[in-house]
Amino acid sequence: MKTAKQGNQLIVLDETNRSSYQRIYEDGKKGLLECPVCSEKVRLFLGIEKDPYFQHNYTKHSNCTDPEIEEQTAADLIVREVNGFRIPTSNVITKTKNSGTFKTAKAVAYLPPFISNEKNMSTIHSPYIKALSDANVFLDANQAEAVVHPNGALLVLAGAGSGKTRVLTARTAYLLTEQKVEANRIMLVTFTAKAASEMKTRLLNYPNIVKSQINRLVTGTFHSIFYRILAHHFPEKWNSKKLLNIEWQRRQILKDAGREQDLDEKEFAYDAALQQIGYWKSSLLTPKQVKAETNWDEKVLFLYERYEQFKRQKELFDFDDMLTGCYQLFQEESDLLERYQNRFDYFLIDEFQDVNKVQYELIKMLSAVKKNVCVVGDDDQSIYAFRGSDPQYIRYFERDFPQAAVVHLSENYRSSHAIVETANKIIAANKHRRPKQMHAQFANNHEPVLFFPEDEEEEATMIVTDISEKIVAGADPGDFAILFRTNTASRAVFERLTTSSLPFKIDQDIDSFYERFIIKSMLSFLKLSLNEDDQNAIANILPSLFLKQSIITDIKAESILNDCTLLECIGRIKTSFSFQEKKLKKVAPVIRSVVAKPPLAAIEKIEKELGFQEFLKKRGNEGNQWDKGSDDIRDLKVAAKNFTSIRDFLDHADHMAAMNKEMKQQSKQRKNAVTLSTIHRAKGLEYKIVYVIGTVDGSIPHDYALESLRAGDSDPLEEERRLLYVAATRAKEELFLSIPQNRRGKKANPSRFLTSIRY
Ligand SMILES: Nc1ncnc2c1ncn2[C@@H]1O[C@H](COP(=O)(O)OP(=O)(O)OP(=O)(O)O)[C@@H](O)[C@H]1O
Repeated sequence: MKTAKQGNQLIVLDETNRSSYQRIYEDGKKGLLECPVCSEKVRLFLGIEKDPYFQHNYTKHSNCTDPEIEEQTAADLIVREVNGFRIPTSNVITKTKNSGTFKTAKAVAYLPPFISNEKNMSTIHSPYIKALSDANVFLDANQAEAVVHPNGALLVLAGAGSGKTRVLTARTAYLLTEQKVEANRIMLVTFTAKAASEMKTRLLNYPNIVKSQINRLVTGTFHSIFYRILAHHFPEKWNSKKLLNIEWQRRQILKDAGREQDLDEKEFAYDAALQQIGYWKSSLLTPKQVKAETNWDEKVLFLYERYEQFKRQKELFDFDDMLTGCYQLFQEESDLLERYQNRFDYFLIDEFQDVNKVQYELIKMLSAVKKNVCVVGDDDQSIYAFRGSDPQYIRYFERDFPQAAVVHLSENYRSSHAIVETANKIIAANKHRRPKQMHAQFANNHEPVLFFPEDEEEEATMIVTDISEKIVAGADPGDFAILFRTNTASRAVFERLTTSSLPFKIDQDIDSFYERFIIKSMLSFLKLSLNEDDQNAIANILPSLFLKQSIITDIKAESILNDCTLLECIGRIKTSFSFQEKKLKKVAPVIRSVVAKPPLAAIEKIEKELGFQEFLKKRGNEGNQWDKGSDDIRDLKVAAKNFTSIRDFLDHADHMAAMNKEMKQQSKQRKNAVTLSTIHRAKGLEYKIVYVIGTVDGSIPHDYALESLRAGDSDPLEEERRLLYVAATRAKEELFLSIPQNRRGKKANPSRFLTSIRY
């Protein structure tokens, strides 16, 4: 049904402005829409696999049908029925009255046919492989070859979903049970603690493995293993009480140092500075060895020196020191190094494409004598360059272990044929990679789907609607993952899930969008329009007015002496610059003038008249290439669009910030829930159904990669393509790529990575 009534107005969907769909959807949820035929409540269906239409809230009781929709579905949409869902095929032509208003979802087309190539399991006549298959752990010939590989270096190179983790687990079991290696002589390194614990759990299902063996395995992340070594030898120095692991404490050290350089406490991008310091440390660069190339580098280098000095004085250490400390120790004490070289017989390393310099050097040092080192990795999944990882280490491995056997795995056991082929096509465009072509083991009727929401808000609605529909049809919430490039991109989908009844979980490091520095600053202007004496809000707007925090005492004193509001006092501040004083005088009148405006108009006015853009530009120059303040404001405007009053919008922001905290708590316990995750965090994981949001230029690839490209560096762009590859290959059965038509209030272009597929 394409028409609905709102009061006396008739809404004809195909003749309605496309950007109003989300508002109509919200109105429907509020019960403001009616069926023009039977007057029952209706709401707008805004999903993926069907074009928008009005549906009766209580379809069971409604005898009302609309010939228009039936006619359209029958004649105009070329759809395929799969499991009760109608999926538009690639050549859908939608002949609505107002053609082009809604862009129908499309399936990826022209994929090669699926040809089953069942692997010959008997190529390796090993009783162990047979025993594994009796225990339901199947290995193909190449996997088996890696598992029973004799001593020496081994490089397992493989694409996504090819069973690398399975190989590593099976090889560990093989060493324990067949080669009778003592468990504590095996070092098994994983990328996350969770991966280590999962491997241990899986090992328990392998034949003849006992729990005590698993407990004695030296396993965990690089950090946990090497920290244990340090703590064992120098328990005083490496006592966990001395670990600097709280982010705000680390930031505070930098902020204290930054004062010496006159860096603004609130404004300078200290998070990015901490990341940069971590990058230098994992690249084994001491402050003396860093060559600062930019103004930003120079500032951060200064902070790095001070940060290290502070730790030395207070005898503290951070996570990076666990690795650099061990590296230094082994370099300085050759006896100790030798002991560890003899202490371990085998090294097994997962996710090798993401090792960084210090990790690589540590493994090289330790395995130098026995050379029994097995690494598994996929250069197409190297996504941690900002932490110093580099797929080049795979090449270095071949150089440093020239006798290494190389095993290639090219069967994908995770994803359907259509997903594997789509991912193959996407990644093939990278120039710096080892060519490989993955083969799927099964096909289904779900070609990856591209869908075209109007903007981020509608994107969130469409995804949540689609998930709800699939859950009603029998899917489990745990089957779904919604993946995004950066945390900020998850705002709308978080909000939509929060107001749905769907259980979902988020990463612990996803902070609320409304807690971001720039957002808080802009929202504080709005808060002051409602309460001119809001002290926190005054403190939050100071950086954007180029005022130091210390001025707050003067503002308060002025307010008491002259009996005026804190906001008014801003206009009385004396600085030595007349242009600045002139601007400060405008603050109160501008804020007062926005009180009755809708939040979007208020934000635009503040931005324009109080020089907010100037402030953002200055901030943009502070070297933080990932998060730009101006992008935050654009995101905020998208969020504000659906609110008519400042108070409602501020209440919404407070509510969402509180929900973020609560959801993080709940997420720790939640098992069967929709996963909301960055692509980075989803590495190594798999889900039946995956939605990738914001598959547009600027998001994936991220703006900073496009800027690098313009400056002549294509490496970041290749890493972004790998990110999309990782995201796509997390899906087992269904993959949805969202292409919002507008992003951050501007027209968006489909990700350039999609040019290699046809739809
Ligand atoms: N020989 C096999 N037969 C059947 N299923 C397999 C086989 N090998 C692996 N699998 C399954 O395929 C999926 C992917 O395996 P695994 O996670 O080990 O791959 P991976 O190469 O580590 O993946 P990625 O690098 O993409 O995270 C898992 O569900 C695993 O159980």
